[in-house]
Amino acid sequence: MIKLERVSKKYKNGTYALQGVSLNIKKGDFVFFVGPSGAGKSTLVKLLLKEENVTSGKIIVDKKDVTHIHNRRIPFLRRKMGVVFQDFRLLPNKTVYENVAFAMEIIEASHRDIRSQVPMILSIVGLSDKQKSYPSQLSGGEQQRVSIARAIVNNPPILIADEPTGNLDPENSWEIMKLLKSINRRGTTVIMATHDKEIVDIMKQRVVELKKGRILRDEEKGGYGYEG
Ligand SMILES: Nc1ncnc2c1ncn2[C@@H]1O[C@H](COP(=O)(O)OP(=O)(O)OP(=O)(O)O)[C@@H](O)[C@H]1O
Repeated sequence: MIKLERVSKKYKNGTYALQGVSLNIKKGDFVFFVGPSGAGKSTLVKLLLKEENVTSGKIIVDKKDVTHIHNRRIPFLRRKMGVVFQDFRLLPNKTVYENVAFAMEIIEASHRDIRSQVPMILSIVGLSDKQKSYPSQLSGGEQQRVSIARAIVNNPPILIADEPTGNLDPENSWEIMKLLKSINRRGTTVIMATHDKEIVDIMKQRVVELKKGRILRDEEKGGYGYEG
């Protein structure tokens, strides 16, 4: 599903955020990216989303080489990837329903599809009774569930979550993890960058540990593996 071949990323100021990273993520995998601050996790996520370009190496998504695709092709690549961030990034002036519907409007889905799909997804994330609420009226855990609903409403094969539990208490974090795992069980490939040791240790999924821009470890059913 996603293949990285000797990917390096050097930022304009000379920082090497990634060096020679090779990785193969198969359809249906659940992968944690872990590592200390500055290890390169967010950079890896940005390269996958084409928010940044590689300095060298190759990125293949869904059998297509996307390393040097043209800017106008990027929206099509992003349709394959739902994204969830630590800070939710919901539109404050739109209701829960409208936030999720907006993701479908962008890809020009029909009104009919929107009217059937949005309530269905909101029921999957357990927010059927909050459709008319605004983000400011929701708890952090609920806001994150809206952002997950938005990320999966167009059925992307890949879901990328960058520190999705970073702003949540343990109880809400576990609700989010249950949701991500259930989405993964339905066949979606899930990639999650995290600092949450307890979650990684308990979930026992594949763990890719980065340090100073290199892969230190890639372990099936791994644990967090380092302190800090
Ligand atoms: N836009 C940028 N310009 C220059 N250097 C950057 C930029 N973004 C990140 N870096 C540097 O690249 C390295 C990797 O950063 P990155 O944000 O990918 O790490 P991270 O593992 O996600 O860290 P954290 O856990 O703190 O989010 C760091 O040394 C960082 O300072």
